[in-house]
Amino acid sequence: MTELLTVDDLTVEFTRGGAAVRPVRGVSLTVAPGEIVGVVGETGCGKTLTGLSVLGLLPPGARASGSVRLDGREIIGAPPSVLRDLRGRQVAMVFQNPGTAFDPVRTIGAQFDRVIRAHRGGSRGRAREHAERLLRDVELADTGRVLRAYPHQLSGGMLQRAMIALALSCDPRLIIADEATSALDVTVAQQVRRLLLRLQSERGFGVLFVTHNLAEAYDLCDRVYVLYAGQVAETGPTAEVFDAPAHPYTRALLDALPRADRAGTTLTALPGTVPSSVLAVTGCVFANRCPRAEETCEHSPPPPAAVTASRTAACHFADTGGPA
Ligand SMILES: Nc1ncnc2c1ncn2[C@@H]1O[C@H](COP(=O)(O)OP(=O)(O)OP(=O)(O)O)[C@@H](O)[C@H]1O
Repeated sequence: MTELLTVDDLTVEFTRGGAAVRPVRGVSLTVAPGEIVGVVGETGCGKTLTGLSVLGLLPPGARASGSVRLDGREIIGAPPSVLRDLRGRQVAMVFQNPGTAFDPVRTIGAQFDRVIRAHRGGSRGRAREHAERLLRDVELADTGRVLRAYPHQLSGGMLQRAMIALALSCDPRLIIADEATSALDVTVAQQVRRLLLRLQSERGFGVLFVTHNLAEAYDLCDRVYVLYAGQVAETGPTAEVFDAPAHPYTRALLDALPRADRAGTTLTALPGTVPSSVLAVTGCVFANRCPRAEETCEHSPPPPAAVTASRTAACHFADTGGPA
């Protein structure tokens, strides 16, 4: 299959206190047209930086290496004019906090007008009609009121719907949703997830869905990449990975989740923390927290290895059977 997005050996490096830190280290992933792909893991594991790399929007001081190709076009090292063209036309982002993603001193209508006319041209009237259509498509009823409102005058759920509408305004082939529902209460979050699923199946865009919420990834994603300390610990079809995790880190994340079939049992917390300088670790970066670690894990980093035809895990002792 021709991939929509191909990330190959992506590394993101900063210099902190005179030393190099690499929050993303050799991440490879793909998203096919129309596929919803999850990037999951604990806070600080490099999920957001991976998403921002796809938009060419890394923070100042970040150096990216490897390759990020969107529809065959390389993003790393691309000139700003190419990146501007790709953003909006090919790829758009839905952020965690729509309250800060929108400009607080301009109406929603003015922000739609600017984005739509910058990318599609045309008159103010045409842009307004297009904005109203998009707002109806994300199930916002009183479109006139929404367009006249300033961001602080809308609820979090309405703002996130408006953000999704804005992301769709230029018909992107890929949407990067970064913790898109994390700031919403559970019922509104579920409505936004259902909305995303409907829009995705109607319009056929691919989604890179960044979340720390495993239940959400299970609900939405065709495939997942589980990140640990900036590396892919495990990847595969979501149901297979979550039903029978091959990597001890994935298993530990799932054991920490409340489940109806384990009511009354104590949740298992993952002991320890991510090593402060993973660059100093010579073996597996998860070894210091891993219940299955043996001596070899201290010395030799496990490369990603096939667990099944569609799954890989970076573990010397990857589990190849048994439910979670
Ligand atoms: N601008 C920056 N300068 C230096 N280091 C940074 C910068 N941005 C991120 N980092 C480092 O990269 C790590 C990974 O950041 P990233 O935002 O990708 O994590 P994440 O997995 O998305 O976590 P979260 O869920 O908390 O957003 C951070 O813990 C931080 O150490």
